[in-house]
Amino acid sequence: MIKLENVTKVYKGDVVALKDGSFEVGKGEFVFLVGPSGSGKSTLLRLLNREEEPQAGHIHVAGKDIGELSSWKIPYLRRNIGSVYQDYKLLQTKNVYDNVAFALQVIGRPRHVIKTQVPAILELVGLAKKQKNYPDELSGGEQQRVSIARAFVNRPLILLADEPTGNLDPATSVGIMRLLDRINRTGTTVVMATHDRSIVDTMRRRVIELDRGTIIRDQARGVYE
Ligand SMILES: Nc1ncnc2c1ncn2[C@@H]1O[C@H](COP(=O)(O)OP(=O)(O)OP(=O)(O)O)[C@@H](O)[C@H]1O
Repeated sequence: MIKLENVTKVYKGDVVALKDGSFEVGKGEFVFLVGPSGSGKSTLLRLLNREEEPQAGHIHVAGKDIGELSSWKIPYLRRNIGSVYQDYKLLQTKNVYDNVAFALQVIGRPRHVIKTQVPAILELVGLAKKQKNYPDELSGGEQQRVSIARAFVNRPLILLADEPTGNLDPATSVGIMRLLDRINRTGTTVVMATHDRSIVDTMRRRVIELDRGTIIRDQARGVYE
């Protein structure tokens, strides 16, 4: 589903955010990216949806070399990839329903599809009763559930999550992880950057560790360390 071959990303100022990185992630896998602040986790996630482009190497997503996509094809790549962030990135002027519906509207889904898929996904994330609420009327955990609903409503092949529990307390984080685990069990490949030791140690999934841009560990059923 994802394949990196000798990928190097250097930002201006000669900051090497990823150095000669290679790995493969199969369909339906769950992978944690760990490593200290600045080690390159977010950069790696941004390379996967072509928010960033590498200086060297190749990245394949869903069988395509994404470096070869012309710019008009990038939105089609991103339809295969849902993204979840630490700070939720919800539209404050839209209610829960409309935040999720918007993700389908922008890719041209017909109204009758939106009308069935949005309530179904809100049910899945446990927010059916808060459809009319605005983001500032929700707890952090609820806002993250909306953002996961928005990322998953189009049933992408891959879900990228950049510290999705970074702003949440431990109990709320467990609820978010249960949800991501459920989504993963539907066959969605999940790649999640995290600093949360207890989550990584509890879930025992594959762990890829970065240190100053270098992959220093790739462990099945790993721990945080
Ligand atoms: N847009 C950018 N321009 C220049 N340098 C950048 C940019 N984005 C990230 N960097 C640098 O690249 C390196 C890797 O950053 P990145 O955000 O990928 O790390 P991270 O592991 O996700 O960190 P954190 O855990 O703090 O989120 C850092 O040295 C950072 O300063």
